[in-house]
Amino acid sequence: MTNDIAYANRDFIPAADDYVPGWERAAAAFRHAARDRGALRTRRYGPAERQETDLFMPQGQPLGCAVFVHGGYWRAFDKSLWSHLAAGPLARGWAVAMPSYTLAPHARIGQIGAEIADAITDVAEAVEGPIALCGHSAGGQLVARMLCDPPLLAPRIAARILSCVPISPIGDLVPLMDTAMNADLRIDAEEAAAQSPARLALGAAGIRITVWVGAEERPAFLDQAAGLSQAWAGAEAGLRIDPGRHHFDVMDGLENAGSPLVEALLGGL
Ligand SMILES: N[C@@H](CC(=O)c1ccccc1NC=O)C(=O)O
Repeated sequence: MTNDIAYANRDFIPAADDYVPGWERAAAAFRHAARDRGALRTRRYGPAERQETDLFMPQGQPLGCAVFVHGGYWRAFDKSLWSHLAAGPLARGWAVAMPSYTLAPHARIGQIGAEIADAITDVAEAVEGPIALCGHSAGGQLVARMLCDPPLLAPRIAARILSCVPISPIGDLVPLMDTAMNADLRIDAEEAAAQSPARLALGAAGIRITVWVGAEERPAFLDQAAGLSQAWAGAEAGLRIDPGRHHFDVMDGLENAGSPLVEALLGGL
């Protein structure tokens, strides 16, 4: 369909097929080490099979809770592929929550957003203090949607969100209506209007927002990132175009406590 190639990542990334096995290895090693030192708790936030969150705990009392929502066009992967990305915020003394969620076609994007809101509400009860949201690609749409009207989070939870970094987000769902994957996603005009962060008003004020994208990404992703930061210009949403990064390595900075990406998420908090 018209936009299939514009939103294909794998076909334009060198050695693209090496990334998933690499993530599997890194995530499993990190997760097992965290479990061995008693720093991993798995929490259930609802009755459906995938409604579970891995919560990685730092040494000592957490400064707050960072949440990472994974991507895969809302229809692939789960929390277990990304555990290593908790390393940066954890080393800075933050807890890190990584939820799984029901995938399309079993859930539509609006329902997945409601699941993420439930997951955030659950970890907000487990960890005191500020909340910092980040998510990659489809996960960028999901975390950005948490800031929009109509709200998905109760005011007492929303008030604790201090920062949000959508990484290579899909801010506007409309172009995805012209892709083959929409057979699974079932985005229609109504859902695109209700779930596209770039088409919604920001509900909360005072949240530090940085839209992050790799300079080597597909033009559609550079456009999506610029469009979201422009739509949210009133909130001074920053746009950071990370040199040399593409869709499969743009989030790697989360592994490093001192990276510009972790600084955008947690700096000063
Ligand atoms: N099959 C997709 C995969 C993809 O785009 C992707 C892979 C990992 C994490 C996020 C992704 N994209 C958006 O959610 C592609 O490579 O085009």
